[in-house]
Amino acid sequence: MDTISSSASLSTPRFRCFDPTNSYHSTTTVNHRPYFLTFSANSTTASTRDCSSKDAMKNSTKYEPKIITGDDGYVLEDVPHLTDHISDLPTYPNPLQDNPSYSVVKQYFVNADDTVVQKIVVQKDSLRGTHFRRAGPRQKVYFESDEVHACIVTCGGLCPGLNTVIRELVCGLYHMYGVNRVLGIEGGYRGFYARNTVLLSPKVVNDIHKRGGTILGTSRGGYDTSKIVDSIEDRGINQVYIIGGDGTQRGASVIFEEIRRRGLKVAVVGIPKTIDNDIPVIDKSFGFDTAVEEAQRAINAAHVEAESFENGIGVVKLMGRYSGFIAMHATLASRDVDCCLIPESPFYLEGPGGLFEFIRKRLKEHGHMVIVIAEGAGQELLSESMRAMDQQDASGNKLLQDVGLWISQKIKDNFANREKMNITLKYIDPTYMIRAIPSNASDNVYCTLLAHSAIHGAMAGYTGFTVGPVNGRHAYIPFHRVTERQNKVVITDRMWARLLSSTNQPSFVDPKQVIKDKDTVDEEPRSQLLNGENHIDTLTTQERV
Ligand SMILES: Nc1ncnc2c1ncn2[C@@H]1O[C@H](COP(=O)(O)OP(=O)(O)OP(=O)(O)O)[C@@H](O)[C@H]1O
Ligand SMILES: O=P(O)(O)OC[C@H]1O[C@](O)(CO)[C@@H](O)[C@@H]1O
Ligand SMILES: [Mg+2]
Repeated sequence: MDTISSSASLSTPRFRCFDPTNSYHSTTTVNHRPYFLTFSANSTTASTRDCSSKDAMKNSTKYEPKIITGDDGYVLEDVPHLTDHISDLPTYPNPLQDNPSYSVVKQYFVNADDTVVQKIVVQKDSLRGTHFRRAGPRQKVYFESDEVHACIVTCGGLCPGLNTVIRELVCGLYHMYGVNRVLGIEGGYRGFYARNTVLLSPKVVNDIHKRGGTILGTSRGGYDTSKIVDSIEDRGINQVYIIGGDGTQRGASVIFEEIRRRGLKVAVVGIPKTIDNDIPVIDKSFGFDTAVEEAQRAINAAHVEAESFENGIGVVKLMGRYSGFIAMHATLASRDVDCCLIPESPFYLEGPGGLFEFIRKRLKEHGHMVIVIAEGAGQELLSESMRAMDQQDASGNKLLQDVGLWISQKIKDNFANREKMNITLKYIDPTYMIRAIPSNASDNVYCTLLAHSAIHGAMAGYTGFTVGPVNGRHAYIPFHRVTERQNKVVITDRMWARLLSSTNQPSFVDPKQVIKDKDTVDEEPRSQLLNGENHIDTLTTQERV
């Protein structure tokens, strides 16, 4: 069977995606030869490459993205499947159909043709655009329940909800698919080869979602592809669930490549975790809402302190290495913030339109003010003044200077020392407090959906993907799409304008530069969470996994 059929009516789609897990395909891959539809950067024409031979795959070079095109500009950026590199894999009926809890579900399985569109705001003559494979259970699975040996690892910094994802992976595997061999890898990637493992059962993980952190521990650095894949192979692990941020997903992608090169029947699934919300394509990352909510406590405290003193200034530093989403959302939610500074919007202190001029004006008007600053903001100013060394953490991330301390000192130097004003400045640094807490109710639900989507994908034989909501629908996204760039606040977007209008702070941006930047934008920014139709509130009500 070919990957593309050409039936013409709309009810039977004109284009049918290749989904090896649904009934109208043969139950094994014996009768069809999987193809990659490959796509090169300077060509828009798909070409087929026969990949059914395991040996061919072993010798092949880097995995090429599976791009499948259809009518009217339809593009499916598909994810790899185990049958792409292993032929003759048997399939089994999905045990979910005999699960009493799911017996009320009208349609157990997602339609083979279901894909999720990346851009939902379109015009009459728009092309159909990029799609991702919809997440969810398939009729056929590629693993028998007692054959599955899964493992879970958490990497990178902490984030509210890590324990919930772990819990729901373990419970989901057990309750939906009857899987009872799940191994926890301790201490991040290096745990595969240098740390202990722990057996995870529904009983072990029963109430871990009420705790912050990760029961498995985490780390930065310590990534060694061959040692990790050797460990996976030696332990007979065949489903690998990797929870982590951009660095982790890059690592997961390399692990997938190596597993594919070795021709192993191992599904590699990434679950995106980042408190900074800097992973592209997905609507938002888990733990983000919880962090924004917790940040309110710090902002409230800063506000109470500031308004209780003459010329009181409260400074709150929030996380956000390269992306200011937490600061932006915490500011918008609070309404007590007078100025929000983020990495994406360079600012300056002195002179007309600068921060000091604004502080002076606000103190005169209101007698107090609150400043929220993301940790990555103004780093270029700090580097100049502090002659920063280019230090990195174990994962190669740039180590930042403490911008909160720096800006607090600069404000005191200018107003108290130079201008001899009577100011009282309180600096609050809740950075780790907002990420070390358990996830809130809505993040808990989100984490559950992520875990379930991940499990359904792995059971269906998909691999080499990250799972996440795209416009409110969970989808399987190829690794390269979430690692090729970082999601950032777009300061020419309406969301940042909303913030500027709510705080009335200067934009610090030269309008001429904005016009120039607008002309050079080549990719539409993804949803900025509260932006019009892409409103993220739709997630919990509309979501179907
Ligand atoms: N390009 C890469 N290739 C392989 N492994 C990587 C890569 N980048 C990072 N890693 C590994 O991924 C793990 C986590 O990376 P990192 O510390 O950057 O956190 P992260 O996943 O980006 O999460 P966050 O930044 O949200 O805390 C580390 O063990 C690191 O060695
Ligand atoms: O101190 P750590 O663990 O390196 O984490 C700090 C970093 O982790 C994050 O929370 C996520 O990348 C960043 O916001 C922050 O810079
Ligand atoms: Mg990162």
